[in-house]
Amino acid sequence: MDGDGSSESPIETKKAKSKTPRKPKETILKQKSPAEFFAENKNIAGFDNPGKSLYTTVRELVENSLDSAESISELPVVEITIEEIGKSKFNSMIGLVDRERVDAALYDDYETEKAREKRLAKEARAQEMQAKNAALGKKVKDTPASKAIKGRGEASFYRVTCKDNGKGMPHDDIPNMFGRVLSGTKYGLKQTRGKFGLGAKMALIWSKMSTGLPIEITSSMKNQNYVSFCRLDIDIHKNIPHVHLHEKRENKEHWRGAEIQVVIEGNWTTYRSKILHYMRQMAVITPYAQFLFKFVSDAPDKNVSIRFARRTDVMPPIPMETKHHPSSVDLLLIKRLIAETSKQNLLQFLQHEFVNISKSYAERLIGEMGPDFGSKMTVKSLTSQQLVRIHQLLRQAKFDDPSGHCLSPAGEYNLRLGIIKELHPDMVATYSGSAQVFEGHPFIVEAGVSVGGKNVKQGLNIFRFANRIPLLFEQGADVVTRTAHKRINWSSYKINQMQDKIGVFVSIVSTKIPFKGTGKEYIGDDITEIASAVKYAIQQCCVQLKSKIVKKMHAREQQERKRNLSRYIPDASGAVYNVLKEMTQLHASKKIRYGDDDAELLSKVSENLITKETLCEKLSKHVEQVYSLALCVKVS
Ligand SMILES: Nc1ncnc2c1ncn2[C@@H]1O[C@H](COP(=O)(O)OP(=O)(O)OP(=O)(O)O)[C@@H](O)[C@H]1O
Repeated sequence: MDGDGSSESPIETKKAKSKTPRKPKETILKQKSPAEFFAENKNIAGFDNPGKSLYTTVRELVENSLDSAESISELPVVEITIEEIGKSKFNSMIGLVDRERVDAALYDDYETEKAREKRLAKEARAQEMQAKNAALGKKVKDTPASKAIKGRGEASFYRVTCKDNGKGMPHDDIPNMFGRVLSGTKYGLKQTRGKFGLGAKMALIWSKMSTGLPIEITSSMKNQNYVSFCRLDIDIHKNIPHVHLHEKRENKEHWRGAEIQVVIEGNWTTYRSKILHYMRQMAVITPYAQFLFKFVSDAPDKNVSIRFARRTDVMPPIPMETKHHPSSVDLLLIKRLIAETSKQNLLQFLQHEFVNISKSYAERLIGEMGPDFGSKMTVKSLTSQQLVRIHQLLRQAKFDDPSGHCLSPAGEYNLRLGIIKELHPDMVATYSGSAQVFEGHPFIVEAGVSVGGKNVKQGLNIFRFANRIPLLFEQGADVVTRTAHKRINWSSYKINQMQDKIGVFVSIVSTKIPFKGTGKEYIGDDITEIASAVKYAIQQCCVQLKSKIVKKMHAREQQERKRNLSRYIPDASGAVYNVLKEMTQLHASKKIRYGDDDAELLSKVSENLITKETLCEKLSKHVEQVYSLALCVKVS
């Protein structure tokens, strides 16, 4: 115990020490380049881990190729190859000499002799249990992969190459297109797969982070007698391209297109099925393209080569660039449009820089803005307050909806073809909605619902597409998944949600896809216009399917009935035979009358000139009648 309470306990000493004010660190203002930001937050662009990075790299390159070919109305031909690079090969590529492990205990996957024995004993027990269960006919679960070999393990490297027949790139633009984050040619108000000017650069940033190797671009444009070759990486801090080699080479074969090659760390084993799903779904939504997908490994049994053949030459129309809808603009955008416009006065500006504002409507809007505004006022001289007033009015005023002419949906024909080609369903129905609008952005929803098919699981199989990109991740919160699971009463369309193999395909196209997150993986459920359009499109498919299903059920019932009746015929005909005999007697006694043809048959029956068997054979063509007759006989 403390005597006078004045002595310092060790704890107090510590506390007192910790209370001594530390010299505050000087606050230093720093800036980050966009490349640095995305390198540090690569998960938001879909580069979460090596496996997902391999998937996203493939996706970004394929989508760039499709955008490029479609922009010149060329039927796309895209070849994508993933080549596995073993550790030794990778080391020799970067000039590193292979080294054997010397201090084994230094490694993350090191296991002591005791731990190894324990693990093996546990595995043996699990195997024994499995064998017992199998012998008893019980369901056998796979034994989980051994946990002993944890650790990060060896990295796997892959060379990803994507070649297309698109429009190629201007020689001088290549370094900036691939070496400057947030630069691209798809920023206009237009339906494109790419939007952010990020995808290809992220693949390069990931290659720089994981292998240190540069990206290689080969490209040639129409009528160019040379091929551009560029090898570059990116200066992350400055967000500028670092060019290793940029030259023009001979183009003897008059080739046109682009080939991008990048070496990255990846994980084929865990993302194989995702990548193949992506390719398959891309083939569904793009049946006018031809894809050749290859995975090449040192172990030939792991090799994959799949050709997704072109099934139609009908390509959706090229999406058109459009102007902004007045209800969709914000203050910043108005300022940007004013800075960029070539129009002098407010009237011309409103009339020409937006869709759905005619001259007379622009005049009415200006009148409504107040006495400070006039048609002839110079648009570039508007004050900040005046801009706010314009913005307020544009948000509140009524405008016609934007038309969907600028959009390029896959088309019902293509969607149906894609579904049939890839899934081979028993039944399919498709629907293409008309253009609608959310927050001033036009959008079109198309849907397909299939029942049955190859490689389709029981229950709901959801296939989502946005601007003709398959969406494979973060399915749960997506508007399509939620609608299909919660807002469609499948049984009312005679579809069994649990047992039938149902394919639900929904494709949404828009000048602005309201993705949640930058990963472009799912569309939120919160935009009512989109949610109800999705529900309506699926319902329309279901209505079509219901009538097909009812017809099919009816035909099946009929067939079943006939099959049962045919079994009944021999008995029934015996009864009929007796009736017929009775009828002849009734006829003879003039109690009933029948026609001459019948008379002939009946007289044969009564004279025993026709046997029961022959009658039975004749009657099998009229099973329905025999059945009803036989029923009458039984009843009477
Ligand atoms: N295969 C290709 N053929 C022609 N141009 C290409 C090709 N790949 C990339 N480009 C050009 O490089 C630019 C940058 O591509 P990047 O993938 O970085 O961004 P993006 O496609 O514009 O947008 P996002 O990040 O949303 O995919 C593209 O806008 C395009 O102009």
